[in-house]
Amino acid sequence: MSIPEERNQNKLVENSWKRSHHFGLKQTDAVDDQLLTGKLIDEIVKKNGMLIQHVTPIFAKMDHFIKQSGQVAMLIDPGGTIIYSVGDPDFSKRAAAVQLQVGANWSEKRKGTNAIGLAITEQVPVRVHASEHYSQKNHFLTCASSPVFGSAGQLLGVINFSGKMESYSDYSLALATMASEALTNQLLVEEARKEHLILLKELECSMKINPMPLLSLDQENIIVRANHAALRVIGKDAIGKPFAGAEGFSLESIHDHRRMVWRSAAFPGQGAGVHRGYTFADIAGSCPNLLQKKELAQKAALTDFPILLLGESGTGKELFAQSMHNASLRSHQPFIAVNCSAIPDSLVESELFGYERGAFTGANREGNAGKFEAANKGTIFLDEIGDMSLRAQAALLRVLQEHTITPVGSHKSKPIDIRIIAATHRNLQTEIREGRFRSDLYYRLKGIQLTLPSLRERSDIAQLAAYLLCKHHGLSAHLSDAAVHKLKQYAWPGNIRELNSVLVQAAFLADGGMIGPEHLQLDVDAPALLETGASDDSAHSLRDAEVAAIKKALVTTGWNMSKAAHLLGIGRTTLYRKIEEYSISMQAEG
Ligand SMILES: Nc1ncnc2c1ncn2[C@@H]1O[C@H](COP(=O)(O)OP(=O)(O)OP(=O)(O)O)[C@@H](O)[C@H]1O
Repeated sequence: MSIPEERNQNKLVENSWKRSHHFGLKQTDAVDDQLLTGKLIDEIVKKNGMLIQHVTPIFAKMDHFIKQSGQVAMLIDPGGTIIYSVGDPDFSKRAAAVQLQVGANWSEKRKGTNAIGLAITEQVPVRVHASEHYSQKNHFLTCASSPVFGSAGQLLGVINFSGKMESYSDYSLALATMASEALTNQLLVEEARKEHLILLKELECSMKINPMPLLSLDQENIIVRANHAALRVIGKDAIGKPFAGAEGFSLESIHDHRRMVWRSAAFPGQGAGVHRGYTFADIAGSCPNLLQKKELAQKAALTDFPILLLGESGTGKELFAQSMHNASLRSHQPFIAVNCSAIPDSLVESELFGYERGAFTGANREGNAGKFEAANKGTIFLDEIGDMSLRAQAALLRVLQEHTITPVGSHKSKPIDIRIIAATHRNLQTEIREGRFRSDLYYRLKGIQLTLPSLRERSDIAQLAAYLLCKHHGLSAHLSDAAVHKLKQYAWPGNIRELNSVLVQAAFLADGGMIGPEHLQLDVDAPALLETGASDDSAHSLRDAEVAAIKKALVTTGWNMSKAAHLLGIGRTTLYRKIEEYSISMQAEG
């Protein structure tokens, strides 16, 4: 920060005098006696605690000069209030007579031309000597002030050196400038240190919930932390032991510029023989209903019974299915998810059971293994089972009864060893009553039935929201009480999937700050309650909610596909597909 030349200093003082006139101040005015005391000054001091903490050692280093020259050194907040002062006791007494003391405000508006007020207005180092002061009462003073800035260039305060006019020294202004620069630099270092710590905390937070195996190692390559997924690969008792490497793992170093903190994270490389998926640790929530289902699922995971997962869309059925697979004895075998509603009826058998070479024209000439064969020895997750056609249901029933599959175009059946987890948002009893679902298949699938609670039935929405925010934004995003209240009032037709995308968008809109209700863009047209089992209505409502969310994201981001996809928590390709599928166009938005 350069000190303005003498000529410019004079100009600054001249302009300040004009402003003082303009404020209606008189040179002969009495000292204004509005001194902040008690709670009021305590609050300002507390607010600027960090500044005071860092300026204290700086002033201590200059103590010799300050006392010898009969001066006082001060720290002033950006509003002009003196918040900290050290120096010559004799001069301090004299200074107090004109309120050059803690609690007094020395902005230009209050005191007319003076070094503190001028440094705040002009944001450059300035000196105001003797009769350059506007108020006659301050003519006995010589003062030098220099501004302190934050990392974004914002004014954080002012350093001021004052003494009797006889103590005038050319060094005062240089010293004030050096002190303010030292303080500015210290604050920058402190901010960088904090950011680094936050980064590490975020890293740890995301590590805990990450389905990818992640490790922290110290300098000696000893494992200091590992998430659940990693422990499954390297063994539960691996913490504290040296990391010997594992198939497909790669290492990345993270350390600060002084190598004070030193970590390495291990990420699985391409093709690692590790299943990437959810585990029970990823199922967040403290709602008793959910915890009961989680406990049951953990027990059931170790058996080979078929599982039927019921619940509205977005309640975590796939999350449960993957967690059960990963906790089962089949966890090192494949987990294959099949969306039964997405397979055209004519292709169900070939998709599920595969086809033989030359089975039909246009098909892969070498034949193709179906989903069941791909999942052999592992788990197959049959999602949206309630949407399967009766023809497909008959074929599935045969597999369940005979434990064999027969590829299309083949006469030979192949034995399969598979664990089945099926899921649907439909009420299968109703489907059976109305002849759309086979009751014999239902009883085969229903080994253990788990109905997952919808979000509006859950008592832990605030906790879940905090978890999801942490997952996406680390520790930086928080919800205000009013925002939590708004979340609790909403019906959540899209359940946790919808909550997720609302939070991603809210964190984006809050721009790193506290998330308030205004950032939560909920679908106002969402019905207050959806009946489980009212399948067609649910499907429509969900579709409407999805369309509304996509439109909102597109408008918010000015049709920037990458940003909109990020807001919605989906990939860009999925977004393009949905825009086409729902015929969403710019014109429709007006
Ligand atoms: N308890 C939970 N904790 C954390 N995340 C959850 C929880 N339940 C669901 N989710 C998240 O919500 C989203 C939807 O979950 P999932 O796909 O498992 O639901 P679903 O019931 O299978 O939905 P659909 O029937 O539409 O396929 C996922 O991103 C999932 O990770």
